[in-house]
Amino acid sequence: MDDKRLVEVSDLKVHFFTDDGVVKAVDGVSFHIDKGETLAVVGESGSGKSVTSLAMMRLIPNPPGKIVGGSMLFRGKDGKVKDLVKEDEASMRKIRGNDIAMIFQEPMTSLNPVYTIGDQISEAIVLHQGKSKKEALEQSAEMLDLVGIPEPKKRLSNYPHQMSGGMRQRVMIAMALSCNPSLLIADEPTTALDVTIQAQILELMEKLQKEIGMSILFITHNLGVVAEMADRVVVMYAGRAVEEADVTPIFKSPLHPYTMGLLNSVPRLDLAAEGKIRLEAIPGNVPNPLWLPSGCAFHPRCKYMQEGRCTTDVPVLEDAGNGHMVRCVRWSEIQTGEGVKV
Ligand SMILES: Nc1ncnc2c1ncn2[C@@H]1O[C@H](COP(=O)(O)OP(=O)(O)OP(=O)(O)O)[C@@H](O)[C@H]1O
Repeated sequence: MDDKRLVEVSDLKVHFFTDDGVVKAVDGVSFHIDKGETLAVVGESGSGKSVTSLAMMRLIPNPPGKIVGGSMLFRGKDGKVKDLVKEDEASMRKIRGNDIAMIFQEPMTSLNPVYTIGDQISEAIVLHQGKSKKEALEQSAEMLDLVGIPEPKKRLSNYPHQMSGGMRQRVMIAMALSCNPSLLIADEPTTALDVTIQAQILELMEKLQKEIGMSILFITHNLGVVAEMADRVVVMYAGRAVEEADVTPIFKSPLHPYTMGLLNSVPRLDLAAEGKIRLEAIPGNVPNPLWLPSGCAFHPRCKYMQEGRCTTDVPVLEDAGNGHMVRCVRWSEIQTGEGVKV
């Protein structure tokens, strides 16, 4: 693996074996994350974003879920590259918290209501860094200060319910960062917060990323957040990556009709001001994962769909130039407008 690379996921497959059949939640996803970089994974609900991030932490509930294929290379703090698919549970426990940390949408699901904030942050520090309780509490106060919580020493004795949603999310970030991870996985970390607090938390994450130099895997369905945070973007649909590129080409020259649809369904204030607003929801719904359409899974919702091609050929992810990857048999025709009737 390239020296600048922290993560290289290849052909990852995570399936759930349910009573109704096999749900191929992640079905051949590949991506990489360089050191210090933010990769955003976007897509509608059910596209497989969260399952991808849980797989990276090896937290897929088994049964019914299982990683059935692929590799997830990860460079540890010791410089050694490991395949997380093959690591045993004891080694994964060390990696979680030491190398990879995760924050979720709802901090209350990760914070324990019956322990103080100080107890919870310091416990992670004692466990992973082997420090004494006293040292760990001091470090916890420093972490709370770092994430912008006023009077951090006093706050150590608070319980989670004594804090606002935004404060709790800051505590989650403090806890996640207390062990100086090289990768932070953030799964919709600001969705439950109001817009002002959301902006503050994103700003905080960017600031901390610069200071600590970590990489971020950002899972979201919010394209505004992607534009703000990401260096590169993977767009997922029905368990597969359908487009991957740097953030600017994703917004300026998207190649996949699904990405175009996502972008068209976001309100843009600049266009609204010019009276050019044109909001178009993508028709239809994400397909039932047990009954994925033949060919390209997006074809029933796609305005460029062509019978006999899109309905039968499963497109491969191909390089459209400069590493801009797209999974659509018609992408170049759509670009040039050749033979395209809408
Ligand atoms: N424990 C499970 N058992 C069966 N199917 C599951 C399980 N967990 C997830 N899935 C399925 O995997 C697919 C992908 O789910 P995932 O949560 O990754 O989507 P997502 O893109 O993160 O959506 P959201 O934004 O709603 O979290 C869905 O079809 C979901 O039903």
